[in-house]
Amino acid sequence: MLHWGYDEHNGPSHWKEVFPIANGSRQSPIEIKTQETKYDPALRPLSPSYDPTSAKVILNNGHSTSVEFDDTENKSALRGGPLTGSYRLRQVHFHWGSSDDVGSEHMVDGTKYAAELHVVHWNADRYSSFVEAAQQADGLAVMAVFLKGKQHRFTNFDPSCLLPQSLDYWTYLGSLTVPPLLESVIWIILREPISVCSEQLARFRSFLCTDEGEAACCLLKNYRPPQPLRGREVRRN
Ligand SMILES: Cc1cc(=S)c(O)co1
Ligand SMILES: [Zn+2]
Repeated sequence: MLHWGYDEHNGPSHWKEVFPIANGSRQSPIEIKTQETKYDPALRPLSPSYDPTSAKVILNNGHSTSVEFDDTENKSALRGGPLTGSYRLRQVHFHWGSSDDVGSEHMVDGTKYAAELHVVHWNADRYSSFVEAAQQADGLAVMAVFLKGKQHRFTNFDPSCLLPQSLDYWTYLGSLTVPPLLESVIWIILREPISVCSEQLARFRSFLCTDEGEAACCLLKNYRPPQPLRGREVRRN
């Protein structure tokens, strides 16, 4: 495949041709079967603390739309939850589908949400860069938030924070859901979704996955299907 994407010729079923770890033992996303999750009293509450001045740019990298943050100092980080130490905020991006009934990467009891927000952090206590951390088993922490399609208006939404009311979560060890699919992610999936309307989801689908000058083609979907659990445990707080 030329360059990985989400089309028939270069989508998730082809990624193993260039990234053999696609068939690894801690791949993401997964389907969460809530009845099989195990309560772990040792899990602490999540403690995100983000400084809005660390936001730098918003861009379309052809695979998603993402907001990149200045991670040269510890201004925005995630602590607590299943994590040891603090994980520094690197970027925020979304995964979505070609219609409102699909789009999330993780599934819960057979349900796909309309889209999924990923807040990506790296272990700056132990490693000196995101790229180095991304090669380590405890290098990254990605907080995932489900976006559910909503027909009617939604109220008291505080645009400055994209997190739901409850920070209750599931957690498991996995990987990036895009090539290079590195198995370096501690996944923290908030159990409560946030809401978006159909127009916002349609806006995602209008992003292009082609460069200027190329024939315009929309990034209609950018989610990887669930991968084998391979005996991994999914814990909840
Ligand atoms: C670093 C990174 C993580 C994920 S999950 C993604 O989709 C893209 O980049
Ligand atoms: Zn992602």
